[in-house]
Amino acid sequence: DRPAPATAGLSHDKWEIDPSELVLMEELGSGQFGVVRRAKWRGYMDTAVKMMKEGTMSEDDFIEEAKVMTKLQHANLVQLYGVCSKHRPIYIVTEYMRHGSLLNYLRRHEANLTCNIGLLLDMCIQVCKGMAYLEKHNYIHRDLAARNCLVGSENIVKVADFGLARYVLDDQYTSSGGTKFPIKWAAPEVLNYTRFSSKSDVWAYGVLMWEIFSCGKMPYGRLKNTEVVERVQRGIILEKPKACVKEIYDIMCNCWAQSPEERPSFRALKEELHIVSQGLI
Ligand SMILES: CCC(=O)Nc1cccc(Nc2nc(Nc3ccc(OCCOC)cc3)ncc2F)c1
Repeated sequence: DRPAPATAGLSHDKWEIDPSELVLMEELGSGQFGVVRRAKWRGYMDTAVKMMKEGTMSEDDFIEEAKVMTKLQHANLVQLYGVCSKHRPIYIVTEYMRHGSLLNYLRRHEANLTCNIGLLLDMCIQVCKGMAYLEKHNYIHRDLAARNCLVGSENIVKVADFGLARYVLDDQYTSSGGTKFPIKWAAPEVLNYTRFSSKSDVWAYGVLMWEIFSCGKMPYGRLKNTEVVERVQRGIILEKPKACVKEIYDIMCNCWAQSPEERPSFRALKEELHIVSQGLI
């Protein structure tokens, strides 16, 4: 089939996409970073274009990193096709996922998901495969959560926005004291020393598993960030979701070991989840 934009782009820098080849369509969402719209590339390829509001990201550093990110290719990663960096705002052009964020998908389909433990586990396994690929390439996500995963056709789930957190300028997002910092997905060493690693991604993955088996509930309910930090530091962990069997909850709990070394790698998690999924049949 036809090549993805990045490889087929006419410009010499293959991560640079010519904006004249994009036809912008409906808005998919917006946030502090700007607006995301669906776009057709060269009239046939569905893409998602994130139009970065000026001042929200350190753009030159990101454009440099985009060269690396376009090389990260896996069935469970939302593919970065390239960037349009010759104008402002810059565009980040990625693969389009037709069902939107995993968080909204879980909330919208709660009814027929709670009874389908096999499908929930399959979503966990797909995210784990994408994360095992990043781990193998020594690439840390830094903001893994259901809101940053996307759903395509046939319940395909992919990890999005890996590594992007490094380029956010709003320090309410980046510093663990900030009001927008994702405290509820942060490992103790991230809360205390902002020490990110693939093992802090594993902690966040445990919370993501909890989100999946809770069909999109907010972890720790309406507890304030300070109360969550206090609990996490005292080793109090999230309770078992109703729709979750003990074997699966045990795997989540392994992801919440206080010391990063005690947490399993994504590679090990993939094996454990596969064994549990075999046992379910
Ligand atoms: C962190 C905030 C952030 O990025 N937010 C954010 C918002 C919107 C879209 C994206 N990104 C992508 N979206 C899609 N598909 C998509 C499809 C439907 C949809 O339905 C919205 C209305 O539902 C009734 C939303 C998204 N494919 C690739 C993306 F990359 C990221």
